[in-house]
Amino acid sequence: MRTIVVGSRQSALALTQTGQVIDDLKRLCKEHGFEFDFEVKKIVTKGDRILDVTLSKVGGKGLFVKEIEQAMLDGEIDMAVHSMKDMPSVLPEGLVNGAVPRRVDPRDCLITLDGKNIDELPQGAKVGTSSLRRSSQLKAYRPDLTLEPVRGNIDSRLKKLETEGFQAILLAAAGLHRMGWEDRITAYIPVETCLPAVGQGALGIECRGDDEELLKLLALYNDKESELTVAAERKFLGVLNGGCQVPIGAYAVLAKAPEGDSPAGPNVIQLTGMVGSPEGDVILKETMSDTDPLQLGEDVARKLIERGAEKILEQARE
Ligand SMILES: NCc1[nH]cc(CCC(=O)O)c1CC(=O)O
Repeated sequence: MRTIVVGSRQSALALTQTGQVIDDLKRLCKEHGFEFDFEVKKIVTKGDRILDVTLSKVGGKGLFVKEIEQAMLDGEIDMAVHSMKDMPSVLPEGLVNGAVPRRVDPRDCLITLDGKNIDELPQGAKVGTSSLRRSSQLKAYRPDLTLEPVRGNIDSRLKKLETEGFQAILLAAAGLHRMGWEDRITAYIPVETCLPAVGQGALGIECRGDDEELLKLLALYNDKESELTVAAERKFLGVLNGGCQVPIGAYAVLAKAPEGDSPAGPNVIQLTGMVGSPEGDVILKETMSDTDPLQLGEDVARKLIERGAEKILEQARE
């Protein structure tokens, strides 16, 4: 019996989703006769140690993943569960994404103490989010709102809603669902109003590229639809090459086959991409469809660049 050591950050969300993935994998092992046992090893990443400073200013999203990846390359751990939206677009040599499990709700949501949704918030209400993508789109929708940063893990952000005088905060629905805290959600924000972060709601399972037994199990856990749609979104982000300083959102779905059509045909993916200005006065959006996720991600990005996204991206790079 081989023990798969699963590295995890020690945040409540990381440990919870790692535990949920292990439960799913144990079930798959039983069904398909794999002889694996699983063990969690907690790892404190640089991103966790400096959560209170502006992450984007000190090196970005890779901070949460780097030390976990090194432990995997060193053989200290065998596998790690990441939120896709925190996963860098290029993995280090020797590591692969072995599975994208079925994606959960990709939307952002609003959490208020008094049950008010976005349209009911009072004029000028103070709303907490540290995501430029969320604040840009929320300002475009309700220019009167005051968007202010709120940092930390989702548990500490929920606390700050009460202690720091916010009328509302914005969070990804997925994290709250995974924590079993969906009763805190006041309203879901439609993707038409706030396009999610690339990969939001999806997980990725990273392991060594030569770990063939584990990769066989992970292949059974992969969800093709989630893999294809997230691949299109990530290609879009990769072509725009935007760090977390730029409001960028994307959401892809499989387009439904027309009634009576053979389900065996190629999957048509529909991708909407967005680049906005931080103040929300410019929101560029484009929707296209293709059977090839990488071509589609590239086409939507190029189209937005053609329409002026480059100017926004350049301003952010200054
Ligand atoms: N940026 C932090 C982060 N990374 C992943 C999630 C949970 C949502 C997901 O898995 O996509 C969150 C919290 C949030 O944005 O509210």
